[in-house]
Amino acid sequence: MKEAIVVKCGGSVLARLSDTFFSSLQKLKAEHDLVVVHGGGPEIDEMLTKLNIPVEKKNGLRVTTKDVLEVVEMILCGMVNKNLVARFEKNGASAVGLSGCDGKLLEAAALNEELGYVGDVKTVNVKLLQSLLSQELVPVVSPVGMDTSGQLYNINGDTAAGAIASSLGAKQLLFVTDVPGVLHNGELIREADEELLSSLIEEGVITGGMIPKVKAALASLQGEVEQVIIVDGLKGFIDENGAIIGTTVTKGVKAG
Ligand SMILES: Nc1ncnc2c1ncn2[C@@H]1O[C@H](COP(=O)(O)OP(=O)(O)O)[C@@H](O)[C@H]1O
Ligand SMILES: CC(=O)N[C@@H](CCC(=O)OP(=O)(O)O)C(=O)O
Repeated sequence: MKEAIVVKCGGSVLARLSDTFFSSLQKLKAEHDLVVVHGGGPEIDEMLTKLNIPVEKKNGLRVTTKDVLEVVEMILCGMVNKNLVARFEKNGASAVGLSGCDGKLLEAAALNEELGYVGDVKTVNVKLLQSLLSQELVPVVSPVGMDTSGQLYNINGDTAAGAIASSLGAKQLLFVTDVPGVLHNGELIREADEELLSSLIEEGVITGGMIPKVKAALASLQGEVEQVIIVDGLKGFIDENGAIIGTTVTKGVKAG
């Protein structure tokens, strides 16, 4: 087996992923086993609004009632997952779309009562992923998990990607979003560390959806993951020398 890389594609960019982005992924796939996890927050918001169901979030996490959970399931496991599988096929990679409920891929438990059916990942079925990877297939995972009683949970995509990367023993985790990485005064920060990122959150430079992403990045570096890179899905993210362009956080490496 090749070394695994987990790639999380954010909902902010899913509908706008460029062909050059997929070319960059194909370059990675030549040398690594790719596991893709997707979000779909904006797509869920849109459907909830159409259905007149209130959109409520606490610290970046969606308050998930029974009605909201049904919409999350429909959008993440259905539309978003299948559209992404189709984009992979169109770009020359065979992909298998599955949710965390399939084959106990993501065994989940409630995170806290306040958020309703929001889950945290307890275990990852690594063998299932490995069996797909051994057939040169790209697993495309929607972050909906299940507990042992069959109750479904809505899991934040960044959290699910971090848990999968840690369980698989992936050295690298990529967060694909709609900006080139962490920006400060419009400039891309190429190398960052925990101290820098924490102070940028405190100063209000890092806000909104970038906060859970940065936190998930730092949390995954506590485990086996050695490098997290935040990259742009609107463009290619590999330069002419084969280096990944974005904001890189490397375990044990001080920025600057
Ligand atoms: N300092 C920052 N640098 C870059 N993006 C930031 C920063 N602070 C906040 N953001 C916002 O974070 C967004 C990405 O988070 P989010 O929309 O949740 O992404 P995704 O859906 O891809 O997971 C960017 O579009 C940007 O508006
Ligand atoms: C618990 C929770 O908040 N789950 C997220 C799952 C989708 C997601 O993570 O989407 P992005 O990657 O596009 O943000 C949600 O319901 O929006």
